[in-house]
Amino acid sequence: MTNAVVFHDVTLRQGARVLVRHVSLALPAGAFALLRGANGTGKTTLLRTLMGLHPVAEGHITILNAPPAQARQRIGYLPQMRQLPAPQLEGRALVAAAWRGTRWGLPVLGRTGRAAVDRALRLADAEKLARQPVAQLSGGERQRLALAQTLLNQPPLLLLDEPLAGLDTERQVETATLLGRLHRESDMTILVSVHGETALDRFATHEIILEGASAALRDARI
Ligand SMILES: Nc1ncnc2c1ncn2[C@@H]1O[C@H](COP(=O)(O)OP(=O)(O)OP(=O)(O)O)[C@@H](O)[C@H]1O
Repeated sequence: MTNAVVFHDVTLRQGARVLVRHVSLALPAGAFALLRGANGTGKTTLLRTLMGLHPVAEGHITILNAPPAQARQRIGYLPQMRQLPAPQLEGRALVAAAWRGTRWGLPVLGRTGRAAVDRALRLADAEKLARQPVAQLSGGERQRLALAQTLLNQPPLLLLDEPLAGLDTERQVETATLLGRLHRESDMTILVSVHGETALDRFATHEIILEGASAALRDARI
């Protein structure tokens, strides 16, 4: 696979508003891309579209060589509103709850599942949070657990919706460094929505700029 995400003459609408008009672009597999745009330009809607949660009005999208709804199982998606459910759970149980698409209740994990949870907690730098009740964690700590959840099933593609929002500067740098390391040490394609300059900028290989119903992909290292 050479491209992780391909737009073929795509138009996206939200109600009567056109967010993106006749856009074609191809994001190479293995990229660390920033999705940039001011408030309300359609970053969240675009990420939801990639997950198959919002319809394409015209054209089509190929993601991991499949239509979005078929690729969804292979995508790690971190939505913007992250009020973690079940605050009484400990961090580890919360992460485990995402094991292989578990929908209801807590899965009983075998050795493979337990190793996967350990790995995800380690990658997200959340090992110290494993035994703490989620209700007692800060916003930044909860976010690390949410990131561990998205990493649990080793997805080839990560979609992160404004993961730096609401964090203080130090935590923003920590999160950006963590994501930069994840990208360097894996084959994952990572697409992260941001607005303005961020601590993520220095790790980006590509940028998708959303502006006035157009979306342009550019190489961020040039
Ligand atoms: N469910 C909805 N119904 C109608 N309009 C919506 C809905 N969700 C979003 N919109 C509108 O669609 C546009 C794009 O919203 P979206 O949340 O995708 O933008 P965004 O770039 O992620 O914004 P932000 O940076 O503020 O999170 C906005 O004008 C918004 O008001």
